[in-house]
Amino acid sequence: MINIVLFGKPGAGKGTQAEFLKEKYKLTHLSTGDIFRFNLKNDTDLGKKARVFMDNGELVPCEVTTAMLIDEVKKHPDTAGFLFDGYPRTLDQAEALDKFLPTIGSSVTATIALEADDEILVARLLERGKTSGRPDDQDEEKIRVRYQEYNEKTAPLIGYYKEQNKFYAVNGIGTIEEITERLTSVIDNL
Ligand SMILES: Nc1ncnc2c1ncn2[C@@H]1O[C@H](COP(=O)(O)OP(=O)(O)O)[C@@H](O)[C@H]1O
Repeated sequence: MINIVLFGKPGAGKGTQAEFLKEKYKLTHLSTGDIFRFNLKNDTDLGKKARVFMDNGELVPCEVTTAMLIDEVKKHPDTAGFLFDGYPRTLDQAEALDKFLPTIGSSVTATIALEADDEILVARLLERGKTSGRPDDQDEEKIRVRYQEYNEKTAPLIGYYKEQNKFYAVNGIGTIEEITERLTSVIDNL
């Protein structure tokens, strides 16, 4: 089983690249953002728990997110592997994943970060907000909160995975195809 964590700031292109990678490597794509948005739209109990955090650009509490993720992983016992997109986003979550995966005989294979400058990313998000309908992409203040959350809570994961020799960085600026190429060359050499 191969488990890839796609890592990057909001707007870095994780979702776009995940679409290609999941096809190429036959991976199950788990995007916590997408799962939350689905639950919000359908007004489920999970959606109700996540809404205020998401609307403000804050992270949803770890217990809620991790329970949800584990449920999703368990739905795919026969998969060739997972492409985690948007999880883990805190040290607690990374530790939770490192505890859980061995219970299904697995582990994180690699974490690959898509890197880009903040100004480019904020511009991308505002552009996406015009068509995506995502409220968290339409308001610079919320975008700012998401970057603050990233810097405080998610950036420390870089050191966490580097210590395990599982961290790879890829330049996230270029055409979609160029970036896919960079990602696949990392994965093919794992
Ligand atoms: N692993 C997570 N932990 C906590 N909250 C999360 C997680 N993944 C997604 N969320 C919530 O969903 C929102 C949108 O997620 P996502 O679409 O991945 O965002 P972005 O485009 O900012 O990377 C986040 O701002 C957060 O509120």
